Parts: sequence; C-alpha cells; structure tokens
Amino acid sequence: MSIQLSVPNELISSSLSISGSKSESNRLLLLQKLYGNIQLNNISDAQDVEVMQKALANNSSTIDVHHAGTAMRFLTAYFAVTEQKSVLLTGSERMQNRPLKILVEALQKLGANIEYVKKEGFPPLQIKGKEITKNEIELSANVSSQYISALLLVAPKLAKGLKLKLKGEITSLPYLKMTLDLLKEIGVKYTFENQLIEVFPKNEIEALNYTIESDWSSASYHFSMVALAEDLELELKHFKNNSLQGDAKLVEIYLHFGVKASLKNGILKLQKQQDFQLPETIQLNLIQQPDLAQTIAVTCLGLGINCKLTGLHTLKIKETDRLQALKNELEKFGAQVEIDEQSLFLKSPKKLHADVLVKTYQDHRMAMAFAPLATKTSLKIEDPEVVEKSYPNFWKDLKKIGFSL
Ligand SMILES: O=C(O)C1=C[C@@H](OP(=O)(O)O)[C@@H](O)[C@H](O)C1
Ligand SMILES: C=C(OP(=O)(O)O)C(=O)O
Repeated sequence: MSIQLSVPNELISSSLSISGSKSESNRLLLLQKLYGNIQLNNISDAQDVEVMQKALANNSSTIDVHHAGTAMRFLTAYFAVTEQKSVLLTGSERMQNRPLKILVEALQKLGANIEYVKKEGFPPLQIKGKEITKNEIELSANVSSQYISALLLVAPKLAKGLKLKLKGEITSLPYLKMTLDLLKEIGVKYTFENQLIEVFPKNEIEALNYTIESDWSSASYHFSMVALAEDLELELKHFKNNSLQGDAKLVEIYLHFGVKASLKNGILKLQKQQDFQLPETIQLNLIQQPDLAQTIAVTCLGLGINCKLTGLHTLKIKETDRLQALKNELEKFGAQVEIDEQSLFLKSPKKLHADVLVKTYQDHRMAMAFAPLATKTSLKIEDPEVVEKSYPNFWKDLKKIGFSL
C-alpha cells in the first residue's frame, strides 16, 4: 500500500505532543525492571518501546523484538546476566541481519552463556542467564554505541560492577552519555576517562519519579517541515533544556536552513525566518547524530542545497542500508547522489521531479524524512505504517498541520 501526500492549502501553525524519547524510554524500562521503584512519565508510544515493555513483563521462553535494535541489544545483556532461565531472543528478518557479535563476545568473555541459533554473529540467540563475577572487558566502540549502552545498563547489578575499555573511535557518543547520565540519575557511580569506563555496583536505589523528554529524532521531521514550508510555526511539547539526547543538536543545525527554535516552559517553538539567505552547500559530520541523516538530506533536497554528510558508517546496519536507500530515493527526484562507506554527497536538482513513489525499505525514518517534501512536489510514500516503529501518530500530526493523505 502507498499514500499520496499533498498540501492543498496553506499549512496550519499548530501545537503538537510528540511522545517521549524512544532511547530514554528503553533505558529506563530496563532500569525499572532491574531496580523496581522508578515511576515513568511521558513514556514513548513507539512500537520499539512496546516491544521492550512486553519482553520485560512476560515470562515466555521466546521473545521476538521485531525491528527494535535497542531492545535486541539491551535485552541480550539483560537476559545474559540476570534471570536464571533460558530465552530464545529473536527479531524480524532485518534484525537477523543486524550484527551483534561485538556485544555477544563481550558478554561471553565475562562468562555469559549465549549461543547463536542460526548465523554466527547475528540474532536469534539462545541465552541462559547466569551470575557474572568477572568485571573487565575490551570492546570495539566504532560499530554501534548500543553494545556499550547494553553492558552499562546491567553493569551496576553485576557483583563487581564493570570496567569497559573502548577501542577505536566511539560512534554515536551522545547515546552512550545518555546511558551514563541515566545511571547517575538513579545514583549509580561511574568514571569515564580516556576510553575507559568503570561502573560501580549498586543493589538498590531510592524511589525516582522521572519525566522522559519528548523525542528529538521525531522532532526532526517538524524542523524539516518548517524549513520547507512557505510559512509555518510549530510548537512541540515536553522538551527540556540540557537534553540528554544528542539529536537536540537540531537547533544548531537547522539555523543553517532558516529555522529558529526557542524553548520556553517545556515548549519548543519552531519558526521560519523569512528572507533568510540559504547556503549553496553545507557540510556536516553526523557521527554523533546518525538518526538525523535522512531528515537533513531531504531538507537539503527540498531547499535546493547541495550537501556533504559524513560520519555515516553506522547507517548501513540500521533498519535498512540507509545510505543506499537514500541514494535510490533522492535520485528519483532528480538529485545526483554519491555514497561511500561513510558519507553521502548530494547535488540538488534545479527542479524537483513530481509524482514520485518513495520506497521505505521497512524503515520508519525513510517515510518520515521524505514526507515534508510534499510541501514542494507531489509524492507517494510506500508502506506508510512503518512509522509505528518510533512515531505512531506521525500521519495524524501531519493531517493536523494541513497535509492531505
Ligand atoms: O542507544 C540508542 O538508543 C540508539 C543509538 C544509535 O545507534 P548506534 O549506536 O548503533 O549508532 C541510534 O541510531 C539508535 O536509533 C538509538
Ligand atoms: C536505528 C534506529 O533504531 P534501532 O537501532 O533501535 O532499531 C532508529 O530508530 O533510527
């Protein structure tokens, strides 16, 4: 199935409630399971979070996380070190091709009992929980920060805590810092110096009532909408100063595209700066904000800006090979796109092609990143339900702004 997107009239300045951060929610759910007394507000309504909630709540011997990468990685560590039971942890076909070896090897070296059920290095996994008494491990940090976060989340519950030595350049660093910040929030002590993290054991915590900040990655599509629309102002609720989310960098990045963002009393206000002089070309390293790459590439296309985006080596192992998917779909609009292992070069066309069918490759961010382009040309989005993975109300919110679908 596909949907036709169009903007029949002027867009309507609106106030929207995006739900809580998917990344914060999945970390806090795991900590809640480990410690009990944590009360969560503004939890994410993403399917990836629902999957995590179900996995932690049920006693089944088979757990299917579908497409949820963070859930897969966090639950691998959780089941390996806590419960004294055997679990088959599996996921969608794509998940069975998203690598996991670095995390599994780290856990095995700590003494965990994990076996590959099909292909070495990939889910599904058969995990038999056991008590871990070793506490020192080295692992590569340049493939996915989720492996490190998974280990850190369970670390304070290990008998001797955990010392992690990180090898190589740390990718997606803000996500790792988010994990450490949340551990600090519940009173766990740690040190992080020169690629060495040490987490000290903590058995019990004081009661915590925590309000999760709304999701900045979801907000990115609204930044793009304001950048591309003739005139549009949006208000997004439940954001915080001093965000734990690296994607809050959007505020700085979208200044280049004429979007001014201000935050007051938890409300993020996005305004289009009229008569703004757009750059011809922009260059950004997104090693700390991999989930923004698709949004930014499409904003550039819509504004007729050329861009060079680097630091994207992790995109190949996400919901799809996002570099290839971006190239395929951007070119349908007339762009010239070159990709290599870690970057994307986009030369925007003078005029966008119309009546394009955008494929989404079972990737929520492909659907949501291309949607704002409907302010500039006619397009259809294939399999629009993919947005459920992180932002189930996305199409409802677009209707509210005045999109027709
Ligand atoms: O820890 C997290 O919550 C995430 C880390 C990032 O993954 P990588 O570290 O694999 O880049 C990010 O892309 C993903 O959407 C969420
Ligand atoms: C990469 C993502 O998620 P995950 O790795 O958790 O599947 C994402 O939401 O863009």
